[in-house]
Amino acid sequence: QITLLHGSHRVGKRSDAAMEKWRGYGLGQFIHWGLYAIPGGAWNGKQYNGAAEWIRSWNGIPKSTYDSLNYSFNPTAFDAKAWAKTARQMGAKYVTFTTKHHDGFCLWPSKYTKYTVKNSPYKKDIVKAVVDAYDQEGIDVILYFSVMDWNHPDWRYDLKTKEDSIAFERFKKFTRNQLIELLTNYPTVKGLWFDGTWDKSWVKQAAFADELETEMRKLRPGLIIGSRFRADENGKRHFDSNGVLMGDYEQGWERKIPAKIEDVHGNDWDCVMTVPENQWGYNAAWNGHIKTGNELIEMTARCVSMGGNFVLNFGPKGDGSIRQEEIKLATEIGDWMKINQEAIYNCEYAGYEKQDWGYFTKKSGTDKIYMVVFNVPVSAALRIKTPPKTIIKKAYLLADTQEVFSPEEISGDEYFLHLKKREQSKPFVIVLETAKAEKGNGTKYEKAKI
Ligand SMILES: COc1ccc([C@H]2[C@H](O)[C@H](O)[C@H](C)N2C)cc1
Repeated sequence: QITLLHGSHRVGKRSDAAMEKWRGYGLGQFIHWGLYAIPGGAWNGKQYNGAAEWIRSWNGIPKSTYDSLNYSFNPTAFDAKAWAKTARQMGAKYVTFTTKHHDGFCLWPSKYTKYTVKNSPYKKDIVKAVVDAYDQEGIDVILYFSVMDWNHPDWRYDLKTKEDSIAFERFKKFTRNQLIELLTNYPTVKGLWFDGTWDKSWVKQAAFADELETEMRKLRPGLIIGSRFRADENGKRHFDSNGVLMGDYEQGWERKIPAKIEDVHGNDWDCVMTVPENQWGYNAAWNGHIKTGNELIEMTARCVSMGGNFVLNFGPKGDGSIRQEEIKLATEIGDWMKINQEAIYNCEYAGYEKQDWGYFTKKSGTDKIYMVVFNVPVSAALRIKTPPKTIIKKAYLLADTQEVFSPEEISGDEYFLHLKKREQSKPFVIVLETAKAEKGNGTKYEKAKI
């Protein structure tokens, strides 16, 4: 343990109500929208394969021409209420929305720069429209904010000269002003999702970022900020120099999911995921593998089974409409969630040994276990290895509670659930109502030995 002034200020999970609610979301929506949605991954008729929201940074793209896209931003099909309905239909409990991505274009009328939606044909406050629409649907809002800002003259990648430092001091004030502005304009938002914080210039600002995080938390008690906002005074990010998680949850799972429970180190975490391999902003040409509804349902169950949230990204088009492929996925996931949401919302790591057929989740604060089944074995027997002293009182299909199972005990704390032969086209959930055994270890097997 080394002494740190600007490391993590908390060990272990937050236990307040705001974080408990966040922990129980299970499924969220990410929305990447901005000027990059206008070119949609193409420029002068040439389609590029990189992440479309990074097009300004690619070779051959005239930066000043890109920067002038604010004068053509007029999303006539933008309808925040329709977006929120799609999210509700999918079963998302929260949305993370890009207020400003790396290109610096602000989707709210910030007082601190001209590079905002106010100076576009559209004019209106998009962040407000999204916050209000999602609030009305009962879906919590988290604001995505990129510290790195390619448009701002005082942004620096590193601080090499005195001039750099003078400019960056102005940039730090600008960043603080925008963050206080967002938290003031949109007081109902539950958190901030930071990005663009890996460059040396920002990593060197441990004290400033620490103070700013403290100021934001004071302004908005309960505010949720992940591990990506700030580095400690040794430049350590996500985990400080003592290996303690920075911020309220681990934000490192970008387009990847932990392989096993040990990899989450007992922390809260979210996984943010794209539908194609790597497109956050709208790209007209989706190439490579496009994830299916079943794949995304499995990722959701996998994240929840290890105590995390799964956040699926949508990249609306330049006109503000959501592409058909994403609507279709939201509908498919939503149809499944309507039947099985009990196994996802307010659930956590069950402490059961992972089995090949799928994932265990546990309803927080109860002994109710869910088996989210994806791969029925040829034996049609689902193996269950319970923690010691566990009694399985009842086992039944969530979608049809009349379909009851009697677990066959095969050894101490180990059972088979025998499924009737059935065709499985969608994952399904089996509920285990369990209890702690008073004496012994609660299995018939144990009694047999006595
Ligand atoms: C350098 O590699 C990066 C940097 C930033 C990203 C950004 C994406 O544009 C998107 O906003 C994602 C959430 N974020 C990590 C992705 C890859």
